[in-house]
Amino acid sequence: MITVKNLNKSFDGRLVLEGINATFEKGKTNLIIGQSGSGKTVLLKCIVGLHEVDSGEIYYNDTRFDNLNFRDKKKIRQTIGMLFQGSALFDSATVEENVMFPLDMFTTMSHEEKLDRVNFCLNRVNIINSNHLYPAEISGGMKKRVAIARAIALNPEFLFCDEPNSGLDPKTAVVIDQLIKEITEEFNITTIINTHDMNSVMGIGDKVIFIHNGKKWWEGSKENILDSDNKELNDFVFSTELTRKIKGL
Ligand SMILES: Nc1ncnc2c1ncn2[C@@H]1O[C@H](COP(=O)(O)OP(=O)(O)OP(=O)(O)O)[C@@H](O)[C@H]1O
Repeated sequence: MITVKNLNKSFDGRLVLEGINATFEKGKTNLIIGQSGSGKTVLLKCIVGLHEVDSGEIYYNDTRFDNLNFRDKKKIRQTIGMLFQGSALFDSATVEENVMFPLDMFTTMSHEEKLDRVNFCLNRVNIINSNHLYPAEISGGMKKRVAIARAIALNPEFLFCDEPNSGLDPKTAVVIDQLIKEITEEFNITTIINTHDMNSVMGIGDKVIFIHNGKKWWEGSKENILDSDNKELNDFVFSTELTRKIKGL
């Protein structure tokens, strides 16, 4: 579980996150949603420690994270898997080498042990017989799967995904969402997903946090969204003709 208490963050005197209180639950897909510029990425970066916060507290389980020194933050970071926008695979490395990278960096496992782990992770995301292919030789959906395999290589307790569906067709996007949800439940991971994608919200939104102008404006589950009368949330979520029909607007 990750807990954020009364978090404030500004840049050059301009407050971009104000008084954020939120809990991200273990074994669940926790979604951060909001308009472009609302503060989702800054929030995620504060949680990972890529931005210093002005004030407030961030806890990984019971450990306060924001005031740890560099070395202790690094220890927590080793329990985090990251899935970046656009997969961020190393183009000059094979699928196998990409997934092995965090094991090379952070473990003292033997080559055979690392290979076993790589194959386990690749199998889990249904990538078979592709170890020696390069990213340029596989589809966008496969790249995402490889990136997920790499993100779970170190058996993370926490998984952060920034726009995991960007650049994917809607059908592939659903498959990737479901894979993230399955992995989250299977390995009991605290997963935080930053997304614009309303299909994701309605598909895997176990817990949804809506950020509006740097403030937490609403929280609930995907089911609660259908019943919510929060105007800004409804304007954001039900902004297309199709979604307005689903809501009955
Ligand atoms: N390093 C920075 N320096 C100054 N301002 C920043 C910095 N990073 C973000 N901001 C500002 O903080 C605000 C929130 O940005 P953020 O990237 O979190 O939005 P977002 O909700 O993730 O948007 P998008 O969905 O488009 O990625 C914006 O006004 C942005 O310009």
